[in-house]
Amino acid sequence: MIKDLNPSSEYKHSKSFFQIAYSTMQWTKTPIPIATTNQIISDEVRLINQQGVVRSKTLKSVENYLFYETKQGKTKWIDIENAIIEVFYHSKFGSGLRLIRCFDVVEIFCDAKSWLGYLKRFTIQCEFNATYLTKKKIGKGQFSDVYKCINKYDGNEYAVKIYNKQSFIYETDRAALQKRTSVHRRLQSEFALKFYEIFENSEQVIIVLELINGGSLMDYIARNNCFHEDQAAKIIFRLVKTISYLHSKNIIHRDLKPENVGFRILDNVETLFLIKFQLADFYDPEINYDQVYYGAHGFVAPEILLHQNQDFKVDVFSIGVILYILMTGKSSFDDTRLQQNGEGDIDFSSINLSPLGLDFLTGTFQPNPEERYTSHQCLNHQWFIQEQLAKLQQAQMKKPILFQNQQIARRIKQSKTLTFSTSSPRSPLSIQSPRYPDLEQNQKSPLKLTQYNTEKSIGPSVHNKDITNNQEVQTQIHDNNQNQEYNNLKASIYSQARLSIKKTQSFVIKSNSSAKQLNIVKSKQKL
Ligand SMILES: Nc1ncnc2c1ncn2[C@@H]1O[C@H](COP(=O)(O)OP(=O)(O)OP(=O)(O)O)[C@@H](O)[C@H]1O
Repeated sequence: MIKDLNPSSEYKHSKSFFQIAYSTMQWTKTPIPIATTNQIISDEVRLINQQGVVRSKTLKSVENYLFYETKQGKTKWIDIENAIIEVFYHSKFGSGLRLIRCFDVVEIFCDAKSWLGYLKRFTIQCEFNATYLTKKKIGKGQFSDVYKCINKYDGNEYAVKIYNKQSFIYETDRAALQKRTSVHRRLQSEFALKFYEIFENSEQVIIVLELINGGSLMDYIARNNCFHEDQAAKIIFRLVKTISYLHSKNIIHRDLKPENVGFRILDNVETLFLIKFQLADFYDPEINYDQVYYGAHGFVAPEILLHQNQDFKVDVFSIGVILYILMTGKSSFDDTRLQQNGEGDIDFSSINLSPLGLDFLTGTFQPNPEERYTSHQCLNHQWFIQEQLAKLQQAQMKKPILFQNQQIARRIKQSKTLTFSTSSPRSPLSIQSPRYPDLEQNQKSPLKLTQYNTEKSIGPSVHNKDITNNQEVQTQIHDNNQNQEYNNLKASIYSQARLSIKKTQSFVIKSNSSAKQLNIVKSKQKL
């Protein structure tokens, strides 16, 4: 059903479905268009220049940018978003990654498996069948057929959306898919459906996503109909957190409604997350959005219907609509009151909320966006005092274990650059991160920085002898469930190290956005 391509032959001098126009991918010295202080991946690699000369470089990556410093101290970078990517092997230089965009090809000899694991979110691969087995159909979208699939290497289930290129008749539809992909691949958090990778062949575009197992908020509302105020506050608090996360990434959702919100675990409010980003966009204050008409009537903010300028606060209004539904079992602008949506005229008579709850609701429902709460104000609203206290208590309980040593805590806060670890991104920690086939057995790269031996030495199945052999253990956590994963890993390392270490050891637990260091001190008596 799904045809794979041979990228180096079939994609040379052509462009991916995700590229609207032909564009170049050449190393440039102009200022790099992204802050390079956070979330950097860094590794020693070899690059080939246009004359075919191989040079050693410290290659770094932030999101879709690869960059390195020249001998003159200048930064050279390329944008690899939507480039075709393939792993190849060179008899002299070992494993490498080839990036192809139109007429440009960039080859990098590196720890290909690790780099591919990081770059796959931003690039396009061609061999879906090598990694996944497609199972039963689970849905049909406007443009896509949705299947369950299994990753052959980690055995986990994923959802795969298959788009037939032919069904995109209008350029605007293709641009819309490109935009939402661009937004979604940048969201790496517990608050958003996980976006794993994209494949493309001559007929199809294939997007691998997290499988939604817990249904949608719409199903949840339908099952419960009406909610108590404390239940509603829990749901809304989590929703506010998801939207605050989006806004912190400079993204507006613009289509917040119960069917676009899901649960990782059925009915578990703590696992609520955003599952669709059809109308989401990067917010640009320079743009006047008054002609942009988006969203579902009955959920959108009045300024959208009135063709006035809009910003992040359109999402806050939609949170108000969802709260109204939770408390009354009906929309604030149902069929009989749809007209009132434009005026933001709410009927509060059937709402039964405490004064704080009512204050929150009226603050989100302000027709004038200037007077409406921001998502940040929502997050800090007194109505959520219970939820905020609960989080604070959890954090305090964890604190003594997390940071016994204040110096370590300071160092961890300062640490920003992430280097590739000896363990691959498909470490046992990233159980939801699809695995990749190992490179051919005989492809032993002389350039491989390290062996993958520490991958086994972390996680629940850690062996004592592995830990004693390593002064420093590093891994990567692909999603932003960092604290949870960090705690699990830390507990595992602690329990193993207590039995085995001979002297003080340092462990670095890394994620996409932070690195946390954990020192385990072997006391003279016992740990
Ligand atoms: N990640 C997923 N996990 C489980 N089921 C999914 C997932 N994504 C989609 N589905 C199923 O497929 C159906 C259609 O998908 P979706 O609603 O995203 O399509 P759409 O909004 O019309 O978008 P598209 O333009 O991508 O086709 C959904 O109603 C749902 O049943």
